Amino acid sequence: MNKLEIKNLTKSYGRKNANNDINVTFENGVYGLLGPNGAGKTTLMKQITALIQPSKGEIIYNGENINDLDEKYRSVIGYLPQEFGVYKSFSAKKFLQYIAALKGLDKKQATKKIDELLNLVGLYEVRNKAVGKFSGGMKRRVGIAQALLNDPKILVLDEPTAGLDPQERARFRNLISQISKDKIIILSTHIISDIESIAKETIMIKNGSILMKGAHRDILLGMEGKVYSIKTSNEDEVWEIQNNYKVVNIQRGVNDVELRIISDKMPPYEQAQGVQPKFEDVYMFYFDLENTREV
Ligand SMILES: Nc1ncnc2c1ncn2[C@@H]1O[C@H](COP(=O)(O)OP(=O)(O)OP(=O)(O)O)[C@@H](O)[C@H]1O
Repeated sequence: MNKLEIKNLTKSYGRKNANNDINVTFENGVYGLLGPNGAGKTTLMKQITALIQPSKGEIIYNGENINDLDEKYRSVIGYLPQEFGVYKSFSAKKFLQYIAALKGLDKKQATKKIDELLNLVGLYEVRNKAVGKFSGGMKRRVGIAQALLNDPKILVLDEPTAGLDPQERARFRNLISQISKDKIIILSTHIISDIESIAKETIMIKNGSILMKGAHRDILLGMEGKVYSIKTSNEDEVWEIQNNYKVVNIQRGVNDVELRIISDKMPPYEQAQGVQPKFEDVYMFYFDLENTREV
């Protein structure tokens, strides 16, 4: 069994709640934690990794409170923090040996595991090169490898794709899918495409609370009838639509402009037609347009 239950979790800093009455259950598979900056993703991840104590509520792992499990619980956690620092002069292999020692792993077992992980993250060939010379994507892969050293049952990755180019992001998604069979993987991001194809469930957080959670199919079903496309060659209309609707996307063609909008009812334009919702529309509906696109 591998089940993590978050019950009524709240973290207060003075009068501010960094998160507020969070309830969610995780089982094996990938979960995406989606929300804008300051939504409360890191706070939730630090509570899950037992780095900070909740002000209220509890976390139950396989039926037991994680505070009672203490070290036993920490030994099943793998964590890649948002600000992941590496010793630049260390080689990838030496860095992993160092972290393995900090985690108290047996040296012989660690040596075998490190080779295995270097292969898994595609860094075996460059294992003796200084990490300082690695690209952002390669450093993140070292970060994932260190989080996997203790064969965690719960892997928590805080914005693991920040700063990665699209190719590195795709590689990262493949890696996560590959290792997700026997683990709970919780991955935070504000970039939809990171989780669209790999997360079995997405949890959308805003202002410390869960706005919506569920499988993508179900979340998308909830958006049916709310997404429209309008084609027009009239610039005044483009202006009017932008002022009156949540516009997800604008595509300028040679002779006309196509706007993708969110609306509760059919917009009163001749060329308006309902379209299949995409995850980008969901984000737009629940949050704002900022931060939705890959950069
Ligand atoms: N130690 C702290 N003291 C006071 N306020 C805090 C503390 N940690 C977090 N907060 C506040 O709690 C809220 C949630 O922060 P959190 O870092 O969890 O958000 P986030 O979704 O991870 O954002 P980001 O993507 O920017 O990291 C923010 O308003 C933040 O300012």
